[in-house]
Amino acid sequence: MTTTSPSQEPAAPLEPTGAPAVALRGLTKSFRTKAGEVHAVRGIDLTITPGEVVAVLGPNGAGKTTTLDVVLGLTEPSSGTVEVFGRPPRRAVAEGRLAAILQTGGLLHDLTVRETVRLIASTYAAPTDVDDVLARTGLTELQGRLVSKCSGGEQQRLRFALALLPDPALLVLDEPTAGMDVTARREFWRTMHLEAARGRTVVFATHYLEEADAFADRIVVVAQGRVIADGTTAEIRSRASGRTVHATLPAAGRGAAVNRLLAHPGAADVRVQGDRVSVIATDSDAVARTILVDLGGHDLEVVTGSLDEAFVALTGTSDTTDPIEEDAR
Ligand SMILES: Nc1ncnc2c1ncn2[C@@H]1O[C@H](COP(=O)(O)OP(=O)(O)OP(=O)(O)O)[C@@H](O)[C@H]1O
Repeated sequence: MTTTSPSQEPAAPLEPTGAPAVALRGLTKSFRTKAGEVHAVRGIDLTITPGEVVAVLGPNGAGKTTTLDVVLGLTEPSSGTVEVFGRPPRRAVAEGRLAAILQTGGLLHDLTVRETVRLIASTYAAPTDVDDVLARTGLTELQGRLVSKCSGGEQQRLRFALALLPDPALLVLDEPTAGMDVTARREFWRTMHLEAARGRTVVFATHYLEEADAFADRIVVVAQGRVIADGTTAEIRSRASGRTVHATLPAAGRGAAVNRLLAHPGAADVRVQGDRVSVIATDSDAVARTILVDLGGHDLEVVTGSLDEAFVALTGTSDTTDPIEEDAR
C-alpha cells in the first residue's frame, strides 16, 4: 500500500479541530506468532501538536512502524487509545486530514508519473491541483516517464506527491528516504521542509539520528516498544552526545566497581576491556569523581563521543558482548 485510502465522501470542511494532531494513550500492540507473543509496542503515551515536525527515532524492531500503523488506522491497538485530530484514525483519513508515505508499495508500473497523480486525484472530491503537486515534489520534468522507469528515489517522490493530493494537515512518513542516495535524500528533505513551513504536521520514522537532528523540531526515541527519550532536537542531541569516561580499574573488586557504574545515574552505558572501563556518561564529572574517589580508578580520560555512539548508548542497541560476563566476574 502506498498512500492511505482516498475518500469517496464529499469533501468535509477542514477546519482546525483544536485537538492534538496525534494523541496516543497507553498504547500497546502485540502480535501472536507461532513462536509466541511479540510485544511490539509496550505502552506509549504521546501527544503531537499541530505544526510540529517529529522524528520517531529507534533501531530495527523498536516498534516505530507498528506505532505509525496504529496512527494511520491500518492496525488496531491491543490496548490504549489513539486519536488523530480528536477523531479515530480512519475518520481522519476519510476526511483527508491525514496521509502517509510508507516504505514500499504498489505503484502501477504501466502508468506515467502524471497519469498516476491524475488517477489518484480523481478519487478525491477536492484534490490539490495536479500541476501544483507535480511542481512541489520536483516531478514536472518527469511527468511523462513511466513509473517502471523511475528510480527508487523518484518513485518515493511520486508517493509523496500522492500523499499531498488531499492537502493533509498531518503527513506520516515511515523511513521516507530509505534507499535514496545522498542527493535524493537532501532534495527530499528540502521539499519536505517547504511543506512543513506551510503548517503541516509531519511525523516520520527513521533509524538515523543525523536525519532526525537535521529535520525534526522534536525527537521521540523509541526502543523495545517504549519511549525512552522525548525532547527538542537540541535536548536529545545534548543528552545523546554525552561524553565517554575511560579509566583503569584495580583488579580487586572490579566486578563490583562495574556494577556500581552500571547503576550510576550519570552513566548511560558501561563497557569493559581488560582493566579499562569505558562509561558513556550523561554526567561525565560525576562519573569521573566516582571512578577516582570511590573506586580507586586511575589514568582517566574524558572524550566526546560521536552522535552515533551516543545513539547506541541511548537506545541500548549495543551489539558488543555483555561486559559483565566477559570481564568483570
Ligand atoms: N505482523 C506482525 N507479526 C508479528 N510480529 C510483528 C508484526 N509486525 C511487527 N512485528 C514485530 O514487532 C516488533 C516491532 O516491529 P516494527 O516493525 O514496529 O519495528 P520498527 O521500529 O519499525 O523496525 P524497523 O526499523 O526495522 O522497520 C518487531 O519485533 C517485529 O518483528
